[in-house]
Amino acid sequence: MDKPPLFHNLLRHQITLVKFVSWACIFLGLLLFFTLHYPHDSITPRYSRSDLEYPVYQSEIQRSARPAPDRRGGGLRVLVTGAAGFVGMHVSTALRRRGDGVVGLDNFNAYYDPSLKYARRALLQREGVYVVEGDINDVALLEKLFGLVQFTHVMHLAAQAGVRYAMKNPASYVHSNIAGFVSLLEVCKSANPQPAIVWASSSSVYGLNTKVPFSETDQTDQPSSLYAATKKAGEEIAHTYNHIYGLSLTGLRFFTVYGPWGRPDMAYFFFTKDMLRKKKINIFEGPNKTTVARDFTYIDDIVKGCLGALDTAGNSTGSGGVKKGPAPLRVFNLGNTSPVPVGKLVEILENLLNVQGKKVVLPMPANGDVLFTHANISLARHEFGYDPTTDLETGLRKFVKWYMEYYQPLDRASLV
Ligand SMILES: O=C(O)[C@H]1O[C@H](OP(=O)(O)OP(=O)(O)OC[C@H]2O[C@@H](n3ccc(=O)[nH]c3=O)[C@H](O)[C@@H]2O)[C@H](O)[C@@H](O)[C@H]1O
Repeated sequence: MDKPPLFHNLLRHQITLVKFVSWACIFLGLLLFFTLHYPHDSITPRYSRSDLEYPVYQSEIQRSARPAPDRRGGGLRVLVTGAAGFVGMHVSTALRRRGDGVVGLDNFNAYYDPSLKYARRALLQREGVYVVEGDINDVALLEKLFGLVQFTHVMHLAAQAGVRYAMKNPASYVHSNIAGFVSLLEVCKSANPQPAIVWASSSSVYGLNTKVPFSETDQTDQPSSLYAATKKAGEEIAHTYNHIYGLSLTGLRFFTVYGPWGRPDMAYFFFTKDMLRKKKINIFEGPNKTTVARDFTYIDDIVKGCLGALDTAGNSTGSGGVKKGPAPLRVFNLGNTSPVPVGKLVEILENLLNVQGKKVVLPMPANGDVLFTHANISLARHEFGYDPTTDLETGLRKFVKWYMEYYQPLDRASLV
């Protein structure tokens, strides 16, 4: 007997419903899979702490940390803190280019225009270096990174920089240069194996020292700014972690580093900007009209020094927070060995920019600045062949070229 048409209709509807439910289940299943495995906005990755939960970024970090297969001696696996900073970007690039594995970490804070930091990160991305967005005070994040990668070295460059800004925001120096350093060392000392650590100290630790050139054995107990005091504190903290936990620690006293992709808060940088805009620039002078001078050091020379320090760091001896024997504890000056008066710096910039600066000469205010810096670099030369070769005019020419390309493409033609 034939089934009635009503039955056929019901059957057809049931089949359609089953098909619909099946497809809906497949769709929801796929949606769930991608939500769990990929971040919400995978089109524009944020590289932030929460992203580290996703396998896709975990493998990106591990890939970034892997040395090139043909790297002689196996290569290093380096965590670079402050990787989107001036020195951090250059050091990360140099390490990657010679075949080492590099993972960057940076909090992209707004001390100066973060867009410059993001541009540096974009450059690093093109070099194959992954930069995680996060803070060195975030112990859970650091532990996560050390869980993903057995770092052989940490190049610790994340810091609150700038001498004069310390009077405006003292807490930021304690937060980054002291608390942040300690949180990093806590994670390093518990890591297994412990990495060797090379970190950025500063020429400013020489403070009111008058013996020149400055040698590592000179007195450094009279800092003239809170910035210098936090860097000096870092050196003492390094001593403690070396002593108790067997961490290999090397502090590098950088002398006024300058160059392409530099920091906009530094004098050579904002003098350039202000001179191009025909704004006044202040040139500080010392008591009795003495000149103020700096041992300006070009970034490429500093990078060579950083790589030399990493290569000769030796091993940490502890594991899992327990010291097994003595480990290296070192401090080196990385300067240029030829101080230049700030007035001369301005003169070079005037020539390169083809503009007459509106110079105002002022007695140096009580702002934490010192009158003079001059590095003795014989220790770094002896230990890892550090040999700065860039004079201020050559280095500033490279800086100005970069500045004009980065900020003012239309004005390039006016350069000498
Ligand atoms: O070696 C370091 O460890 C430090 O180097 C750098 O500090 P400094 O050597 O002070 O550089 P920077 O500010 O460029 O002033 C340069 C000169 O210009 C003078 N200066 C400054 C401002 C101004 O308006 N006029 C002026 O004459 C000023 O008096 C000074 O003589 C880093 O910023 C710091 O983070 C740290 O790394």
